[in-house]
Amino acid sequence: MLKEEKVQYQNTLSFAKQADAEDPLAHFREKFNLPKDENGKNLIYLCGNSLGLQPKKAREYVAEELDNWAEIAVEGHFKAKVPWTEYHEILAQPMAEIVGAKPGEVVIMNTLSTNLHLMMVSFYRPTPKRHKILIESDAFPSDSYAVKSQIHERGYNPNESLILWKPRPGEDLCRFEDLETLMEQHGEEIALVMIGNSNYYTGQKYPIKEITQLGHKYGCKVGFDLAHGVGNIDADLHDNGPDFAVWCTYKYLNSGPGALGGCFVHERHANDASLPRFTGWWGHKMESRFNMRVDFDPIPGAEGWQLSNPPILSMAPIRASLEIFAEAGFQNIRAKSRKLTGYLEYLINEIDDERIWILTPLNPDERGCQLSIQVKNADRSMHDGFMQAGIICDWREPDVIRVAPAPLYNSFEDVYEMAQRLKQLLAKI
Ligand SMILES: Cc1ncc(COP(=O)(O)O)c(C=O)c1O
Ligand SMILES: Nc1ccccc1C(=O)C[C@H](N)C(=O)O
Repeated sequence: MLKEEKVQYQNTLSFAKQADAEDPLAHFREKFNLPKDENGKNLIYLCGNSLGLQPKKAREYVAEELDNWAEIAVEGHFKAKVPWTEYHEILAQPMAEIVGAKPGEVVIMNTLSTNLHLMMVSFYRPTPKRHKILIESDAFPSDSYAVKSQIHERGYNPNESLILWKPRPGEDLCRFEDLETLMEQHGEEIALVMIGNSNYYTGQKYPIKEITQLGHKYGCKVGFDLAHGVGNIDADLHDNGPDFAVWCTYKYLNSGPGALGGCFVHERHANDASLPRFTGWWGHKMESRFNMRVDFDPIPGAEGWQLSNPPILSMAPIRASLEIFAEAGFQNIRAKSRKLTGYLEYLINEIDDERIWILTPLNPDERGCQLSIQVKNADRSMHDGFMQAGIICDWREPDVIRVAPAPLYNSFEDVYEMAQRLKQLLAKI
């Protein structure tokens, strides 16, 4: 039943259980700690779009570094099993696989908003003729604050220099043809196109390749915030060619609250010494980093944007998470995700209630795993109802439930149960 791309779904528990029995990735659920209620019963966790679950190995890897610190202290930088000076390097390869990049194009460092600022220092170079930034209208607030502050800091006015790509009146999703029109009108004035992908609210995935080509056609730099994309959509960053991308690792990458972020700088910028950047000693070439009294000589590629020596205790859970991704294979994860979210979509449509509709695109190529369900006349109490029923999903004002079945630890049965609870809660409002 699961081997076909066109799955014939059924609205029964037995179908869901059978789909789980045939799911080649089902056993990966065992590698995570599932949250439990006060009676020790597993909760149904559909909130990986906010915070992914803890890989069981995370504790072991964090403990390994605590032991190193206790036992060999400063020697850990060079003599730990994974020397601390090289720790970020063992993360780069598997991370690059997930975002479709070359290892030299990816680095794990800082946090998302910080990395976005660092990238804008390098790739937002406003001039009087070309000083605008284009973002999607309902960008995540942090992205919007970051771009506005950058515009302001460079001496321009966000009211004049920020262009919003909006859905048409009465529509929820942004259309690519409207982006083309905006670029025709303003392309020569735009310094940077910066898009959050997929959108945190609607779950809409935007076409990275097409947006990049469009931006580059008009001479703009193009960057993506993959907070909701990394580990969830095929980003193919190298081939698709954006100038940079940034992301966090605490959502689909299951690396813990506030975990370090990731950053992609396309290979074409790897050795561009003319590119301005904020610098710190960890971006300096390893061979001479400890010579101390030398001028800054950046490591080619994304690593050259590092500032500080990284927090090893925060990197350890990322190591645990990326091992799981490498073992499962990202394409297998995507294949399951399409089926799992497709099943959720099918079950929601089966409810057949005019008060709910799915904001997220119905085409699986235009979304990741999240479905955003708009509920007419509902308020936060609906979300509370889910929590009381043992289902963890999230609510975004004014009226949207976001549900994200994560293919590494969610089952078809989880999705089936979620739809049953939704039906019951709708009966009460
Ligand atoms: C799209 C997007 N951008 C930015 C952020 C903020 O990230 P951070 O707090 O890690 O800087 C988030 C999530 O919190 C997000 O979803
Ligand atoms: N990191 C967090 C800390 C506290 C509360 C929420 C978050 C989120 O990540 C929210 C998420 N970015 C969202 O798309 O809503």
